[in-house]
Amino acid sequence: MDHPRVESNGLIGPVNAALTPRYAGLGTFARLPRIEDVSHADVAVLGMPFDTGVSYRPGARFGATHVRESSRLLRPFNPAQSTSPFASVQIADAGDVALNPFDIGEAIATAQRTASEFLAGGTSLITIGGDHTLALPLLRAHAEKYGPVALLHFDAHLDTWDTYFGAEYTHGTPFRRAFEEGLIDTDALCHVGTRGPLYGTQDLEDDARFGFGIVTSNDVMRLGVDAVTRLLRERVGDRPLYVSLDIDVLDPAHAPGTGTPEPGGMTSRELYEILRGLRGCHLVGADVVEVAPAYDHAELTGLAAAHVVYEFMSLLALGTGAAPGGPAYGASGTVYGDPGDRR
Ligand SMILES: N=C(N)NCCCC(=O)O
Ligand SMILES: [Zn+2]
Ligand SMILES: [Zn+2]
Repeated sequence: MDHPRVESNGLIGPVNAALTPRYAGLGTFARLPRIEDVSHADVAVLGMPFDTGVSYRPGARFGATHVRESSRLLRPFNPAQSTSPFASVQIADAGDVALNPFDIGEAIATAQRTASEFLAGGTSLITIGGDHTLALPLLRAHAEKYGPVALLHFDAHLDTWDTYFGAEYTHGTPFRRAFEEGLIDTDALCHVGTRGPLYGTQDLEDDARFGFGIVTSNDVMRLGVDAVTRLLRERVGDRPLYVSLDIDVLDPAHAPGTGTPEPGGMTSRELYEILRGLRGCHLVGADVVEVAPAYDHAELTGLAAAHVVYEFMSLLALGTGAAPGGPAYGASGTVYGDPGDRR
């Protein structure tokens, strides 16, 4: 069956929703072309089904497929950023990486090698996990290309713990390993959305020693998203920036489908506005991890994650300078008013 696509400037866009119903056809992310169908992708969405590193509920191995299925309703124009990401740069779905579920070391090596190949070919990555173990090989690949990167880590958890059952490579430990390996710029690190009980005060002492700042979910509530965005922008400056986003950063009311849920999190509205406020930062790559569809309801978590990916796409498209201007939703009350000093 023929599925007509939205095309512009020689770029191949998503299947045209006015001609082929959104619920029909094979489910690439946002119904974008497969990477095999384009000569070059500036940005690729890459699935990494893998959850051998989890410490509690399993199931994130099904996350990438779920987020793709939840992305069918996305539309081409993002009015919050006044950009049409699919018409600005070539974005494609690169499918899933085959990661060995029985050998974490091999899976990490495969994830790193695959990511490095895309980056070497000039394709930026937005990765859909999979559990948070994957942040380590992804940071290795980005540091190989850009040097130690600034890191904004959206998560309920610190993920700078040392070991579980003596295991070094788990979803609770990627950022300690990244620090030890010199993959991250210790002047430009911040957790965002942190909350919930810890094992002890040593967790915070270690984390501070690695150079992380912490913006808790309560800070987001008290300071507000614009102030938080300003803090984050100051912290990362114009350094190459990697964003790692664990969907459990959202309150379980907004994203129940995850393996280690923590009550008291931020809303999806707050999260998207903070991400949009990173416009102008030098984003080089991003991941969305820990979507575990077995615990989801009504696609809440899949939808929340699909929109995170869409905001990452918008940021990467804007980062190229290729994005056309135009009207945008205003920051403070008016519909097409002054976008405010954030933009
Ligand atoms: N969801 C991630 N990435 N990590 C959670 C680890 C929490 C724990 O087992 O104590
Ligand atoms: Zn987490
Ligand atoms: Zn995490």
